[in-house]
Amino acid sequence: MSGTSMDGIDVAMLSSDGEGWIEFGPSISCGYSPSDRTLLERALVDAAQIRIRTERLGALGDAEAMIIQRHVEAVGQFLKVNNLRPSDIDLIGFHGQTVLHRPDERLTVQIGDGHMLARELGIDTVFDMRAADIAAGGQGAPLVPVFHEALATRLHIEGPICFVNIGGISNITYLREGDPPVAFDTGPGNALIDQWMQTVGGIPYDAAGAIASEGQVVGTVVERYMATPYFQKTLPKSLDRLDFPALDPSEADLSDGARSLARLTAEAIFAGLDHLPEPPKNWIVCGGGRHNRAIMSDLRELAGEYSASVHSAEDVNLDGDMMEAQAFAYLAIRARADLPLTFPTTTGCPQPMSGGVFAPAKEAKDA
Ligand SMILES: Nc1ncnc2c1ncn2[C@@H]1O[C@H](COP(=O)(O)OP(=O)(O)OP(=O)(O)O)[C@@H](O)[C@H]1O
Ligand SMILES: CC(=O)N[C@H]1[C@@H]2OC[C@@H](O2)[C@@H](O)[C@@H]1O[C@H](C)C(=O)O
Repeated sequence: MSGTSMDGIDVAMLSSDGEGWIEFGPSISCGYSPSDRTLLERALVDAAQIRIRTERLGALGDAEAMIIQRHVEAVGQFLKVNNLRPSDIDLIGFHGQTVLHRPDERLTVQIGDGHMLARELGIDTVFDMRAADIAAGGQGAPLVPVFHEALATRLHIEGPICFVNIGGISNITYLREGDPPVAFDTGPGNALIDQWMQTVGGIPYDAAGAIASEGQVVGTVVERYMATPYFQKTLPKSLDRLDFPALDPSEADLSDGARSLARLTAEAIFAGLDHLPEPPKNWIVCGGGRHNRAIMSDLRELAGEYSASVHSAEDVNLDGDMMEAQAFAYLAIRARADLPLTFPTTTGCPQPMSGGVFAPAKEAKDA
């Protein structure tokens, strides 16, 4: 899994029947180099011109080759450190790098050819897991909810439960017993904060939210972002990485800007309550944003208004950094079993749908 933040690739192993039985294995993270990131940034600019999802304009061809090469290296490294052979792995779930997501135009593009990955590694692979959903009129995102639902059954905490993933963008999965999962992208996660830290602070991100913790919330900044029509939009809904404009450096100093954007992330998550049948009792936070103490303290303050509790994934024995990578392994297993990946209440697809493209290692080798 390489998410939207372009920090690198997470590799996680799990064993599962694609339903309630899940056993976690080891995991590793492999960072992209600065030149990989530069290439990806160029590819993201060129991706804005894509009209047909197979088009690979400008830097996209080189970026796609780089993505496969880095995933081959990441899996190779994972096998090596865990003393495993390719034949020990039944299946890879490969997300690819999202370079464009425009569900209203039925267009979502994840670069990375799964057939090539299967061939290079000699391991069966499932990839392109958003395509079938979006072709059927769904949002193509979020896909992780079915995994959150399986995890919730192991937790034994009072529902309704809400999983929050704070990556580049934030998304939630709401789980109430007896109901299908409700899920959507809530708004900005870390992407605006990272952009702010890079342009104004010259550092990649606000480690632990230390800079934000020195600042004050600029109310007008948060209010302006919260007036964006996306928050009123009914479900289903999902976001592209740059759907929210960067904060202008004239509007705040470094720490106030970081503080305001952390507040925005938390308020945007709670604005999601308008789309839920009742407030959750317990929130479980995963993704890099849970390391930002300004975001976490704002979430706790907002949850307190509903007498709800906020837990970091680790508080409930889950791995908040690896959950997405684990989810794509789980989704790949479900895809092979023809089980649904998406639901009308998660992506707005017309009926529960399976998905993914199967790339068999052997056929790919013979090709
Ligand atoms: N120690 C930390 N302190 C503060 N923020 C952190 C820390 N570690 C990671 N982050 C934030 O989390 C981001 C990465 O989060 P994550 O890996 O969940 O995103 P992603 O998986 O790439 O994105 P997405 O979930 O949107 O696909 C970093 O860019 C940074 O903003
Ligand atoms: C199109 C796309 O890649 N969307 C990502 C992105 O990152 C977070 C959020 O936006 C979520 O909708 C999705 O990823 C997670 C893994 C998902 O599909 O559940």
